[in-house]
Formats: sequence, C-alpha cells, structure tokens
Amino acid sequence: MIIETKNLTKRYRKVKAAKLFHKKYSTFYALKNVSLEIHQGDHVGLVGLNGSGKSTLIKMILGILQPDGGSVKTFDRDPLNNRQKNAVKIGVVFGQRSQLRWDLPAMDTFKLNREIYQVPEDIFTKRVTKLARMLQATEFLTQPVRTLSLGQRMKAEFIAALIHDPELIILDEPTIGLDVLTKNSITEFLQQLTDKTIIFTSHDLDEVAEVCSRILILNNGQLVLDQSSQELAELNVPATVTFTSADKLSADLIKQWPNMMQLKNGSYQIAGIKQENLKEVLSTITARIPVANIEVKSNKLAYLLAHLKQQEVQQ
Ligand SMILES: Nc1ncnc2c1ncn2[C@@H]1O[C@H](COP(=O)(O)OP(=O)(O)OP(=O)(O)O)[C@@H](O)[C@H]1O
Repeated sequence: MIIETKNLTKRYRKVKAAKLFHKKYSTFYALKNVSLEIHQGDHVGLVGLNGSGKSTLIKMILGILQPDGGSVKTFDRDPLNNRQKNAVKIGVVFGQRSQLRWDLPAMDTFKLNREIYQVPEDIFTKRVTKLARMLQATEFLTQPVRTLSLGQRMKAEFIAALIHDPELIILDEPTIGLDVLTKNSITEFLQQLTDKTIIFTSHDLDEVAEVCSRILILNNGQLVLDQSSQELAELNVPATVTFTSADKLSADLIKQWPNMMQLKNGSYQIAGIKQENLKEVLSTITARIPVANIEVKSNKLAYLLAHLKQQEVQQ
C-alpha cells in the first residue's frame, strides 16, 4: 500500500469574534474523518473547490502537518517521523511554488538534486535526456530559469521532481496558468508514467480525469466522492452557452429560451442545456444570430457538488 488514511482529521481554531482584549474561538475542520487507500500504480485525481482541504491532505501525506485525529501512513509508515526516508520515494511538483534556482539554468538544479539523492552520473544523464525528450524541453534546460516562460518552467519543474525516479508523484495544481498546448503535453507525459503512483490535485475535474483513472472529491474537508473517471465521464452534465452579438435578439428567439439571461457586458447566457440538445441550440444560435463569439461550458464539479448536497438533504 502506498497511502492509507483512517478517519484523518485536521482542526484549526478560528477567531469567531474579537473584542479589544478578548477573542472567542470556534473549531474549524480543514479535514474531517477522511479514510482512503491508494495502491501502487494508482493515478488518483484529488479535486475540490478552494479551501476544500486538498493541500492539507497532501501535507499530511508528506509528513509536513500533524493530524489531530485518525491516522495516515505513507509507504506503510508514519510520514511525520519518516520524512527523510519517504522523501527518497516521493517527487512533488507545486504549480504555485518553484524548486528551481531562479538565476541558474534548470540543469544546475537537476545536478544539485542528483547530488542530494545520490543518483549515479550515467543514470542521471540517461534520465534527464529521456524526460527532456518526453516533455520537449531539451533546448531550454541550459537557459537561466528567470528567462523561461511559465510553460517551459513547469516542464523543468517536472524533470527536477523526477531526477531520483520516485515511486510516488504528487502534483499540486501543476497546470495552473498554462495554455492548452502545454497542458496537453504535460497530460500526455503523465499518461505515460504507468508504473508510478500519481496524486494530481486540481479544481478542474476534466483535466485530472485525462490522467487519473480514479477521482476523489473533497468538499469542506470531507471526502464526498471516490469514483472511477469512466463513471464520471458518463455523467450527463448540463451545459451553459454564452454568446455575444451586436444585434438585438428577435422576440421569438427570446421566447424559445425562457431561461436565457442577458449579462451585464451585453452577452447572453443559456444555462441547463442537456447534452442531447446542445447541438441543436448551437446551430440555432449560429444560424439565426450574427455572433461575435460563443462559448460552451459544463462545470462537472459544481454539478456534482450540488447533486451530492441535494442527496444529503433528502436522506
Ligand atoms: N494554518 C492554518 N490555520 C487556519 N486555517 C487553515 C490553516 N491552513 C489551512 N487552513 C484552512 O483549511 C482549509 C483547507 O485549506 P487547504 O489549503 O487544504 O485547501 P485547498 O483545497 O488546498 O484549497 P486551494 O484549492 O485554494 O489551494 C481552508 O479553509 C484554510 O483556510
């Protein structure tokens, strides 16, 4: 087993009310009774809104935070007292934090990591060459990191995290701010790491589903869903279409979509469109209105959370 948590809980005291010399506190649960198992080779997506407890869970798996209740085991041992031993088997990429030295080429950080993890030189060279080829990163690894684009830097972060060939790869929102092409190339890269255990946190369910076969959803510190990506892909989530047109819409069109809203910026939005009706709605809009732009979105996470809440209320 790579990770096992049982009723894992993290509490904080939050100030409820404050007078000049007197504060009142309430207990706040960043994580509440989370039980899960992650096995060798699992690619697990950890998804949730801001503040749902994703980073707290990751920090406890890494042994950075102490639990207030329940237990966590990483590689069958207490991560808090085995941080060094476990670090050899774990690679971490944070989208919001860098492990690369800003003024030096990424290659220098790789060499430093080679020293820290005592990777033999020939293995190091082969590994970096292979990873750089997979990520199409070869040409910019000798350039100072400060001169790299965000996408190039993130690719270098991945290589730095994998220099010691870790068994477990933890990715904390590694694609934040990246364009579609860079995201795709990172997704393809991760899909090839089939012998590794991956935990991939994000707000974007569809993105993690491309890499992970299993999705865990955290909400308000609780594990509310543990399901295969395939089952989630089969969910029929209603879409929202937003479009902009300089022309006024005809009365019969307005009547056709009673739930259409006119937004502040002059664009229009139709929500709750079933997937089977989407094509028809789009062709009607584009055939009958001169649109400047049109966008289709379906927020699976929001839909799931709303659904789960409804189920909870009914029970
Ligand atoms: N040291 C702390 N003291 C008090 N509250 C904290 C502390 N660390 C985290 N929290 C709270 O715990 C909750 C969970 O935070 P966490 O960072 O785990 O969320 P997250 O899901 O990673 O969010 P995001 O997607 O925004 O990174 C948040 O409400 C946060 O304010």
